[in-house]
Amino acid sequence: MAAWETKGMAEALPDANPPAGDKPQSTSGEMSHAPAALALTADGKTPQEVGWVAPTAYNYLLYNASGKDSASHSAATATNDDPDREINTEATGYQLPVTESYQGVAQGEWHSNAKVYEWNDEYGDIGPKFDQLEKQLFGDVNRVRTGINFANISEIEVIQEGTVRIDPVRLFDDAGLHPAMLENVKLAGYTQCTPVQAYTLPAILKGYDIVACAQTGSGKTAAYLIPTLSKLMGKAKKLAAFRPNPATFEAGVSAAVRAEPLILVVAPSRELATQIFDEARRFCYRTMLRPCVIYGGGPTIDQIRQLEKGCDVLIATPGRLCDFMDRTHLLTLKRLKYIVIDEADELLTSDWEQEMNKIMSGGDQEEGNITYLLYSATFPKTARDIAKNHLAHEHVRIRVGRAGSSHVNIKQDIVFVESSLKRQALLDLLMSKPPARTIVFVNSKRAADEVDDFLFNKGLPCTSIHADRTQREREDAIRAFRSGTSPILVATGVSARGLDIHNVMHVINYDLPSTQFGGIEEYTHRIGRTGRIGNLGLATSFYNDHDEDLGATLVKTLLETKQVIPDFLHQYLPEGFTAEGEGDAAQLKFETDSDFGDGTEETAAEDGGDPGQAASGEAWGAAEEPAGATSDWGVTKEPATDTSGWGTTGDSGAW
Ligand SMILES: Nc1ncnc2c1ncn2[C@@H]1O[C@H](COP(=O)(O)OP(=O)(O)OP(=O)(O)O)[C@@H](O)[C@H]1O
Repeated sequence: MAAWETKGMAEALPDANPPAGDKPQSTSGEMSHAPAALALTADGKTPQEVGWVAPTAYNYLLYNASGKDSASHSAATATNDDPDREINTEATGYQLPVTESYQGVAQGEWHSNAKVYEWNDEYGDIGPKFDQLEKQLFGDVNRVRTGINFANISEIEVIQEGTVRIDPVRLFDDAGLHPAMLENVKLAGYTQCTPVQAYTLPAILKGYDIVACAQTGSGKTAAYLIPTLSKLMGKAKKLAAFRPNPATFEAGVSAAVRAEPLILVVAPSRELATQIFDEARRFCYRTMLRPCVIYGGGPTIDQIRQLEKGCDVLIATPGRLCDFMDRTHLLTLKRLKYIVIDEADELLTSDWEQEMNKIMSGGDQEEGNITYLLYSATFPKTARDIAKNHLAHEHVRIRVGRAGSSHVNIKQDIVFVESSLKRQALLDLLMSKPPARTIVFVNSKRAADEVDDFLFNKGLPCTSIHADRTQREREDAIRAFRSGTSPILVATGVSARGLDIHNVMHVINYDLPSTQFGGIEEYTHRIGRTGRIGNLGLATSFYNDHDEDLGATLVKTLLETKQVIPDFLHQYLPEGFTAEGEGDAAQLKFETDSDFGDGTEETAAEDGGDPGQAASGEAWGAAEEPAGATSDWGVTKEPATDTSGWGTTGDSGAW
């Protein structure tokens, strides 16, 4: 068997769509004799014969040209009844092929122009339904649906830290949501809250600042969007700034307004910002709350056109936001009620210090009026230290599982592959398994281009994304991957954070993220692109001597979810653990544990939930006070001293 050959992968891809006929054979060893052109399996099958769709070439010249006059794509006059918007070719003189669409955004369109519900001042409390728009927002077959292990994500221990305790809510029906929001939650297909939602929903509705750390794919976006939007829905008419009536608005003719959002969501990547915007478009449906997204690389003029129609929920990447904050005639933060920092640990680092400083406290917002909500799947100490400066003294800290832990629904394989053999190993891996949506992570832009070219020339349907690509290319690549036209995406870490894409069955770390590329936190975020919201997934990582700095933490991460430890990593096995992954996971010591507790933490299993229920794998979430609990749930508790490193003394201001 070749060094890179893995075991048990086919079983880990239960939802993959295997080609008709026999399962493809492993091709290790034989591939070097294959013709230079197409990849072939051991029995001579091409990628298409084993079931991969044919690769689609991307016309860089054509699509990049389309970015030159992006204003022509403006949706300034779109209404709720429009059929799928056509690209306006008159102004530019070229015809864009509109092939793939995701939630109503076709290739060739900017995501910032995606259709939102256009409120008419004549509507009552809740606007009428619009079938076309509803179908686009909620009906897309490519949206992520809960998987067979949804119950698993509800079994994870929830720890409350800090000064405040919250009674969790189990069902959205019981959460006291605005009727329009409840309808939208139902249209989205959500009934049961995930743990992070169960705690932070009531906490936000009660008005607390929040720090929440929960595993990848556990519904953090909805955990902050649903309660913030719901809370504002009843008061929108009073709180929201004046805006022109969309029913009569004409771009360039009607008076434009300055955007005065009530909610600001900051996300570190453009891809994540547009994805959050999609979620906001869904949850704002049939209400007057108007979401907008601004991000670098996209056409500023289009984004301005959207803002000047009014904006209540602004989703933004930091750079573009700071840029717009300087243009006070376009945007003011003075009405802000909520600032949400998604992927907070990424944004609360020195890399973003200048921008985040300005956003958190340097705008014209009234600091005392703002609720801060910080969410992430990982939370190293440096980020926690910075976060504490912005939180009110009485805030809610929720941790679902260990901060930075990976999910049991993800099978993690580590295979030894020398650097010079990685391409071949990748090809063999892709050809030997049932075709499935796959993300291949590399550590450099150059590697992304090279691996993409290599796979494409071998007949595999791939696309790639990295920071040197134009925004047009980035949006098209994600759309092609989402729609399945290019089910293999080669990516650098830029796109790791937060991407939520239907049915990603396999994540391959072609390069492991060594410390300089984000280390184990980056690993957790990358593999978390699969196994989301109760679905199963597989993560395969190529390891060699260059990755030794990751060895020890990687082994602990694997042991935490009882993964098999390959022999070349046995040297890192802590005492008391076997190579089969057996051992007491509670004994594993991680850096992120070290200062998390402050002596006031309580776990749902111990105090708030029902341990028996959780252990038996049934649906979790104690909506009622558990029998026998002596708890002070819902009661504010002051710790005598704060030893956590989080701090509870919330001195406001810049870090
Ligand atoms: N209560 C729920 N029931 C069913 N599906 C849900 C629920 N909450 C969220 N989802 C879906 O789960 C998926 C993952 O959610 P989301 O992207 O918010 O995860 P996340 O925790 O932010 O992940 P990451 O840390 O990777 O950013 C989304 O497709 C979302 O629509």
